[in-house]
Amino acid sequence: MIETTLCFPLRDGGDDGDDVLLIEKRRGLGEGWYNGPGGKLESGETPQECAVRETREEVGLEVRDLEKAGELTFLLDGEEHTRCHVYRTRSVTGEPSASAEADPEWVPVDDVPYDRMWDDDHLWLPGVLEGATVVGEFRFEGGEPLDEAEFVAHDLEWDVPLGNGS
Ligand SMILES: Nc1[nH]c(=O)nc2c1ncn2[C@H]1C[C@H](O)[C@@H](COP(=O)(O)OP(=O)(O)OP(=O)(O)O)O1
Repeated sequence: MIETTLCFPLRDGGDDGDDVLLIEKRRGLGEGWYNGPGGKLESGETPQECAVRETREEVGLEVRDLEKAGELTFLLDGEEHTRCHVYRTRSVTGEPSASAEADPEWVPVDDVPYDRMWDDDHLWLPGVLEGATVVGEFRFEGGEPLDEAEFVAHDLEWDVPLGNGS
């Protein structure tokens, strides 16, 4: 089982509501799709430390005061494949810059390109961007890699109290 993180930095976008910092992933799992910055935990690291590090490495932003927004489990052919700790934050400093892994872009929350993301994202990300907390389980079938498997079922529970994963 792989333990991963996703971080969704938010900013006030004026009259159009909030913007969220998304990346177009340039390599690895989910290549070519939009997502938040994030990645696998390194040894000895807490999920929150991982989310801060991955956001710095992938897009050059410093994030603080992360709020735990989700705990997602992705199953592949009935086996737990990846667990993902989801964070959001409004404490963001710096200007986003591209890296080998990610092409960053501030996107209005109302214009998130769900048709260019993982098939499960439209089920949980809108709530996360509105401030809700979610625990979810998502079933994929068809063998490795996960991003070529078929998304077949899900189970979501909203407004579950989550620790902050620090
Ligand atoms: N179904 C899904 N929906 C989603 O929104 N994000 C998912 C997902 N399944 C995995 N992820 C995310 C979690 C994590 O941030 C990321 C995993 O990508 P990683 O960067 O860890 O993988 P890579 O294969 O790119 O690893 P590296 O080679 O270490 O960069 O994909």
